[in-house]
Amino acid sequence: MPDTRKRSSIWLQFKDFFFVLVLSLSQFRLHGSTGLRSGSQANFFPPLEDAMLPSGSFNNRMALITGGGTGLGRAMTATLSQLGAQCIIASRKLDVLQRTAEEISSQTGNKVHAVQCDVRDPQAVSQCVDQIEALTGLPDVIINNAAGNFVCPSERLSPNAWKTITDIVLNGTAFVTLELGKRLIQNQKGASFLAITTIYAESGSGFVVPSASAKAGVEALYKSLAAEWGRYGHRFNIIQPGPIRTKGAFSRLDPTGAFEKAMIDRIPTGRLGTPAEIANLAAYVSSNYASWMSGAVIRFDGGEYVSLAGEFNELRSVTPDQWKLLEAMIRKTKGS
Ligand SMILES: CC/C=C\C/C=C\C/C=C\C/C=C\C=C\C(=O)SCCNC(=O)CCNC(=O)[C@H](O)C(C)(C)COP(=O)(O)OP(=O)(O)OC[C@H]1O[C@@H](n2cnc3c(N)ncnc32)[C@H](O)[C@@H]1OP(=O)(O)O
Ligand SMILES: NC(=O)C1=CN([C@@H]2O[C@H](COP(=O)(O)OP(=O)(O)OC[C@H]3O[C@@H](n4cnc5c(N)ncnc54)[C@H](OP(=O)(O)O)[C@@H]3O)[C@@H](O)[C@H]2O)C=CC1
Repeated sequence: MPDTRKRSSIWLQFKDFFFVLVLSLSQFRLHGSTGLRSGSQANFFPPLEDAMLPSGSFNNRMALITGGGTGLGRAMTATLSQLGAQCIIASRKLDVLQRTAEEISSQTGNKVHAVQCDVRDPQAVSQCVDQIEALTGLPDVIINNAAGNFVCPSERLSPNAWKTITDIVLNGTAFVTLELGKRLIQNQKGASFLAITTIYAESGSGFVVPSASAKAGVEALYKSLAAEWGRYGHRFNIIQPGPIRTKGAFSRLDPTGAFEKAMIDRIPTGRLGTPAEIANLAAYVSSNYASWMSGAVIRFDGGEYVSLAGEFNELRSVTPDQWKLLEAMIRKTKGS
């Protein structure tokens, strides 16, 4: 490599390193000043990792989990499988799916099938459902969990970046739901549909605008179908998770790790969620214990959403001594 290029490449690496350092230091400064040390309250809210429902709750039931090879989808598959379900996991990477399927099957003794499918392609979805019908018959439980996302200022998004995320999240969920829904209706078979969205589907969020728009669309789709397809025996529910560490999410949304502490600080329960916790909730919502639940939007975020929303919540950092002063000032005020 010529000297000038070598020097500019070293300079670029140094600039990257410096950027990460500044981000980390600014987080340190931000949190050094808060009254309550972040995370200490997490001791009150220990995550339970065991399957919550009685064993056998999903015996003789078939469950399809899109994006079931990794992260939260994998955890949901493990829990449903442990509870007796025969699972089918579907996404693009067959090798990842097969590895997960084998690992979970060998732990639970229940078969997990791996089916390759890009949910953006309606023909591929139709062929995937053909394959599922041949393997297990139509599923009783459908979890639309597959997603794509990355942080990016909106002015930097290309049309294809927008299309990629909205195709996976909104169109993918619609293609899977409509293909299965139509076949279930034809076969007069009931089912539970669950969509995994996110807390900012409700509020919107800068820097993840395609994801926010598509997840909001998914919520509209599921609430609408809850009203329309109850007559066919179909339930539709939504879980909005807050932050739960997975490689897929965190590597694309907080690639330097600089924002994690700020995120934990604003969560009233003082910690991230765990994959096993959301798997228990998803299992409950998809089970017959929740057969009266339809059209529900369940926020599962340790309190992060309300913490971000409340105008005065920053007052958590005011110390008891500072409160004495503030109270005295307020009490001294007479009239308006
Ligand atoms: C303050 C916040 C702090 C911390 C946050 C930390 C934790 C999380 C907290 C909450 C999470 C809340 C919600 C989470 C929602 C999620 O969905 S997380 C799940 C994330 N998982 C995935 O994304 C897995 C699948 N993803 C992928 O496969 C890829 O990332 C993909 C880009 C989505 C799709 O891959 P594909 O190969 O199909 O696409 P490409 O050809 O690579 O790209 C298509 C076009 O997009 C453009 N692109 C790609 N990456 C970027 C980027 N980083 N920035 C800008 N543009 C990008 C790419 O260039 C293509 O466009 P073109 O060049 O015009 O053709
Ligand atoms: N982790 C978190 O903090 C949060 C996650 N969520 C949601 O939870 C769900 C799971 O995310 P998480 O486990 O964290 O992340 P992952 O990246 O691990 O999961 C995303 C899954 O989607 C699959 N997928 C992506 N594109 C496609 C496609 N075109 N066709 C089929 N499958 C596809 C991926 O498999 P493959 O690459 O093989 O296709 C992967 O298994 C998502 O809906 C996400 O939006 C919501 C809020 C917070």
